[in-house]
Amino acid sequence: MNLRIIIKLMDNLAANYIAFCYSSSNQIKVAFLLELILTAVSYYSLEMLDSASAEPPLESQYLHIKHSYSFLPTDQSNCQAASSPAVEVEFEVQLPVIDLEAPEAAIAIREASSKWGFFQVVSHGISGDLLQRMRKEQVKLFSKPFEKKSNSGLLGNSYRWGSIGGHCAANFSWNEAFHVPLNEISNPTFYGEMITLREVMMEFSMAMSKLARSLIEILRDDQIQDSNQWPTPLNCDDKTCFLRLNRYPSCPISDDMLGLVPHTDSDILTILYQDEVGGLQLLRDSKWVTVRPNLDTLIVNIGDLLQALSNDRYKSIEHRVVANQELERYSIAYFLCPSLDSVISSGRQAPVYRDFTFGEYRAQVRRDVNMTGQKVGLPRFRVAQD
Ligand SMILES: O=C(O)CCC(=O)C(=O)O
Ligand SMILES: [Fe+2]
Repeated sequence: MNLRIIIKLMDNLAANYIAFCYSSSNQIKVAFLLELILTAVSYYSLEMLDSASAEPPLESQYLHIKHSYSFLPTDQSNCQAASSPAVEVEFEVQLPVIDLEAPEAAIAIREASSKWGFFQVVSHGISGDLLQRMRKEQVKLFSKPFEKKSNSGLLGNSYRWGSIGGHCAANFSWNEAFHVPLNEISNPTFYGEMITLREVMMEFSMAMSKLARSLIEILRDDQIQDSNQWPTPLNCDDKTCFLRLNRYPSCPISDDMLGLVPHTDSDILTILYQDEVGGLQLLRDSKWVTVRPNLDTLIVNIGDLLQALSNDRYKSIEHRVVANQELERYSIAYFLCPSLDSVISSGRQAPVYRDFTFGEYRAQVRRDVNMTGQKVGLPRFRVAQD
C-alpha cells in the first residue's frame, strides 16, 4: 500500500471516529458501520488503480468525501457549502473584445475592468504558434500516468486534483492542475525527460508576464491621472506569480459537479488561455453567465488585489467552470502577483479596505480555506462602517 493511500485511510478513520463519537442512535451507528465498509471498498478501488492510467481517481475521491463526512455535525465537518446567491442560467455572453493596438484600447480596458471585471484581448503580442505549442505540451503533460504526475517530482510536485481545501463535497472540483511559480519554470530538474515542455513554458511565461505588466500599467496610469490614488508601482515577483495548467476531464456525473468551484482570484490580474470547449461562467447581476469561447483571444480578469488598490472601481468577479459530460477541456491561467511584503493600499482618503500586505492576504485566504473549505477574501479587510 503506498503512502498516499495510507494517509487517506488514516484521515478517513479519524473522521469516522469523530462521527462515531457524535452518533447518539443505533441508526447512526449502523450507518457508521456501512460507511466503514464503503471506505474499505473505495480504498480497494484506489489501490487497484491501473498505475499507467493518466486519469486521477476523481469519482472515487468524490464519492469517498461525500460519504465520509455526511454524518458529521456541520460544525465538525470543517466545511461550509458554497453559498452563492446566484440563479442558474444558460445564456452565453460575449465579453468585450479589446484590440490592444487600437488607439482607444486603454479607455476600453478601464471601462471593461469596472463594468465587467473581465474582458478579452486581441493583438496581444503572443503568437498563435507559441499558444499552439504550449497547448500541445500541456496535452502531453496531462497524458502522463497519474502516479507520475502526482509523485515523481514533475514540475516540482505542483500537481493538484479534486478537492483542494478541506474535505467537502460542495467544494470538490472536477479538475487536475499544475501550479508552477514563475521562478521555478527554468529549473531543468523539474521536467525529467520533458525538455520541450521547459522551453515552451519559459517562452510562454515570459510573453504572459510582459502582457500582464503592460495591462497593469494601463490601469495604473489612469488611477494617477484620475484621483491620485494607488500611488506606488507594484513590485511583481516571480516567486509569487504563477502559471496554473488546468485539465478538466469529461465528467460522468456532470449534473452534480463543477470543473472549478466558484471563486475570485487572489491576485492582481489573471490572463487565461482556454480551448474551444467552453465552460467558464461568471457572475453577472447575480446570474451565472457562460463565456463564449473565442480561440483568437485571451481572457483577462481583475483579481482581488486590484479591486482593493482601485478602491472597488475595478471588480474582481466570482467565476467558475462547469463540468462537461462528453468533452475534456484545457486552459492555462497566468496569475500576476506582487511580492509578499507589498502593501496593498488605495491611498484614498476614504478607503474601502484597510492597508494589508499580499503575504497577510494570502495567509488569511489559506486559513479560511483550511478552516471552512471556503475563501472569504476581501470582505475580511473592509474598513468597519459606522
Ligand atoms: O479554466 C478556466 O476557465 C478558469 C480557471 C480559473 O478560474 C483559475 O484557474 O483560477
Ligand atoms: Fe480563477
